[in-house]
Parts: sequence; structure tokens; C-alpha cells
Amino acid sequence: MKKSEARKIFTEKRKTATEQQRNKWDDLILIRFQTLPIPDLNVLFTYAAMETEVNTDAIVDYLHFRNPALQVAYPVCDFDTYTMQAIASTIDTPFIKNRYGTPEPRMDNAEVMPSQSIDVVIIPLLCFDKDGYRVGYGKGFYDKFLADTREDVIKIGLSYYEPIDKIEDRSEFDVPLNYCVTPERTYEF
Ligand SMILES: Nc1nc2c(c(=O)[nH]1)N(C=O)[C@@H](CNc1ccc(C(=O)N[C@@H](CCC(=O)O)C(=O)O)cc1)CN2
Ligand SMILES: Nc1ncnc2c1ncn2[C@@H]1O[C@H](COP(=O)(O)OP(=O)(O)OP(=O)(O)O)[C@@H](O)[C@H]1O
Repeated sequence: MKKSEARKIFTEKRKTATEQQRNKWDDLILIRFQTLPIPDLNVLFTYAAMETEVNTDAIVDYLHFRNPALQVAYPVCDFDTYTMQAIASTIDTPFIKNRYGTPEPRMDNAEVMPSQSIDVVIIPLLCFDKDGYRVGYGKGFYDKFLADTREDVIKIGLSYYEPIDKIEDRSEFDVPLNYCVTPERTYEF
């Protein structure tokens, strides 16, 4: 399947899930996430979920419990260059929606986490395939960001839906996932 077709299908599919269903899937994904063989980590780059995305709050709480010194960063986007920065955030950091509806940490006194310091990236996606390739919103935010991260960074996708067989129009920039967790299964690539 081509990325553009997958984007359309999964954008529509996402809208059909009820809040109750999503909450249940978030719980199942958390339970699976807790069994991933990820080593101790110091810096996490995650995302603040929009309504139809897998919520990462409980996963962040769990990782924080594992390492109280964990630093957690969230994306702040530049829509002129389609790049993003990892902004360190705490429980007290206010989040505001940008003009495209994505919650972002407020930038006052913001600490930018160097891409090279990040140990694990939790990535939102519209759909993924059986080889770990993903389809996002098509602006290349994540592909560009991941290009600057360490070779050994662990990339974990979260998805309510199972993978498609193959994204046909992969590009040279596409960075595959190491893991993808769904309510039904954990995929390792
Ligand atoms: N929760 C969450 N945060 C995230 C992402 C995500 O997928 N989920 N991102 C994952 O990338 C980045 C934001 N990506 C986005 C990409 C496109 C649009 C969007 O609505 N674009 C408009 C046109 C924008 C323009 O051209 O200036 C559109 O496509 O209609 C919004 C966010 C970073 N933060
Ligand atoms: N490292 C990079 N350097 C320059 N351009 C890039 C890079 N990575 C991706 N791009 C460009 O970004 C655009 C979007 O790529 P693609 O269709 O794969 O989006 P996507 O994977 O759905 O998006 P995202 O990474 O935001 O989730 C493409 O035009 C691609 O050429």
C-alpha cells in the first residue's frame, strides 16, 4: 500500500474508536510496554497525544517510576522548516495546543535536549508495516529528527491497529522502528 492511501484509511479508522475503547487499548499497550527489554534509560523523547492517538501518560509514569531521575522531553514543531526540537518537561510544564492541534510544552525557560542525549523515542504513527516502517503525517518531522539521534537510540511506535503488509513507497529517509506495541501484540524489528 502507498503512504498516501494508508494515511487516508488510518485517519478515518482512528475516528471510529470510542473513548472507552481507546482507554482499554491504552491499558493493554501499557502492559505490553512494561515487558519490553529496554535497558535503564535517562532521557526519553515522547509525544503528547492528540485525542485519537495512543496516550503515553501512563507509560511515562511507569518509566519515571523505574528511574526517578528520568528526563522527559516532548516535541515542539517549526512548521516553516518541518523540524522539531525535544523540549525537556516536568509535571509542572504547561502544555498549549499549537495551531495544528498538537499539545506542546510552553517554550519559556525551555531546555532543549540534544538529540544525541536521547535514549528512547516513543513515536506516534498513523500506520506501520511488518518491517517496522511507518507512516506519519507526511511532513517528515520524525524522519528528520531521527536522522540526528544516536545510532543506538531505541525507537518504539505505538499503534491501536495491527500492521499492514508493506508500505510500498519507502524513501531513503525513512527510519524503521525497533519495536511497535499494539493492544494485541509487540512487534520487534
Ligand atoms: N501528538 C503528536 N505530536 C506530534 C506529532 C504527532 O503525530 N502526534 N507529530 C508528528 O509528526 C509532530 C507534529 N506533526 C504534525 C504534522 C502535520 C500537521 C498538520 O495538521 N498539518 C497540516 C498542514 C500544516 C502546514 O502545511 O503548514 C495538514 O496536513 O493539513 C500537524 C502536526 C510533532 N508532534
Ligand atoms: N532526513 C531528512 N532530510 C530531509 N528531508 C527529509 C528527511 N526525512 C524526511 N524528509 C522529507 O520529508 C517528507 C515527508 O516524508 P514521509 O512521507 O516519509 O513522511 P512521514 O514519515 O509520514 O512523516 P513523519 O516523519 O513526520 O512522521 C519527504 O518529502 C521527505 O523527503
